Amino acid sequence: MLIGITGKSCSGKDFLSAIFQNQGCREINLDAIGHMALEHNCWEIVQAFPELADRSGPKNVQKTIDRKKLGDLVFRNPAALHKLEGILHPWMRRLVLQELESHGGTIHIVSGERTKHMDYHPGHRNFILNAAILEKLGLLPLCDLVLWVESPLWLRVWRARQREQISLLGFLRRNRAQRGLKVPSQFQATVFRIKNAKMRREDGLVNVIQQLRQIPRLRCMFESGQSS
Ligand SMILES: CC(C)(COP(=O)(O)OP(=O)(O)OC[C@H]1O[C@@H](n2cnc3c(N)ncnc32)[C@H](O)[C@@H]1O)[C@@H](O)C(=O)NCCC(=O)NCCS
Ligand SMILES: Nc1ncnc2c1ncn2[C@@H]1O[C@H](COP(=O)(O)OP(=O)(O)OP(=O)(O)O)[C@@H](O)[C@H]1O
Repeated sequence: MLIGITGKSCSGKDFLSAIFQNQGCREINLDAIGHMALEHNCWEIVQAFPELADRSGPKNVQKTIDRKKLGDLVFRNPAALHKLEGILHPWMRRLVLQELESHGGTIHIVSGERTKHMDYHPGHRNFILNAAILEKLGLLPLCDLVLWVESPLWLRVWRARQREQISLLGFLRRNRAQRGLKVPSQFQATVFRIKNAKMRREDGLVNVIQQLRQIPRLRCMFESGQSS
């Protein structure tokens, strides 16, 4: 089974994914793949965003991208984010599909669109696809089940500031860049909303696992009541 986990920044996707990994699932993390994509497409990105170029001159071609600087640039400018995504997303999507296929998944292509039906051989592990932009990347149809994680804005701000010392304005800019993210309306029967609104980790775990147990296809994974 392929389980998609999606939602806005600091809603708790990684938190939820860790619960599944603790049950033996394997994670494909799109944030991490995005960082790999930046390294692989470094030259093209420096060309597309001359603002990132090293002031010491064009001969010193950067081997890595300053992600904070790039994030600051694209989260305040939708056109710049669109340009970045145009470079990275095809590469990221390809990598995810290769990864799934290398683990026994068969992706059926129907009228030019990659669609549902990941066939795994018996005994194969369950997979987690952890991505804020699951829908935007066109990966939603591959998932057997999608979990939309949600938390109130104030709590997401608080978590972000605890996690990465981001400024309030910086987080609000990132949040604005994610305003198009919403509970996927496609494939409604397989999309479930998970509320992750507790402040304390222990309370959050109990509460989230309770909600996961209500989902028929996940019940057996969580019925014994273990937590991470
Ligand atoms: C903008 C970049 C340079 C910022 O890097 P940085 O290390 O500072 O932040 P990080 O990658 O941890 O992301 C921070 C938050 O922004 C969100 N985010 C990142 N890219 C996007 C995007 N294209 N659209 C919406 N949200 C995004 C992430 O999901 C996360 O919640 C980097 O995120 C990037 O290259 N993004 C484009 C690739 C992408 O779409 N990745 C998201 C995969 S879910
Ligand atoms: N229920 C919870 N209780 C306590 N802490 C939590 C809870 N959920 C998430 N957190 C913490 O909040 C922070 C953000 O959560 P997490 O990294 O899971 O969000 P995310 O949706 O993956 O964010 P991003 O998309 O920005 O990477 C983390 O430090 C995480 O440990």
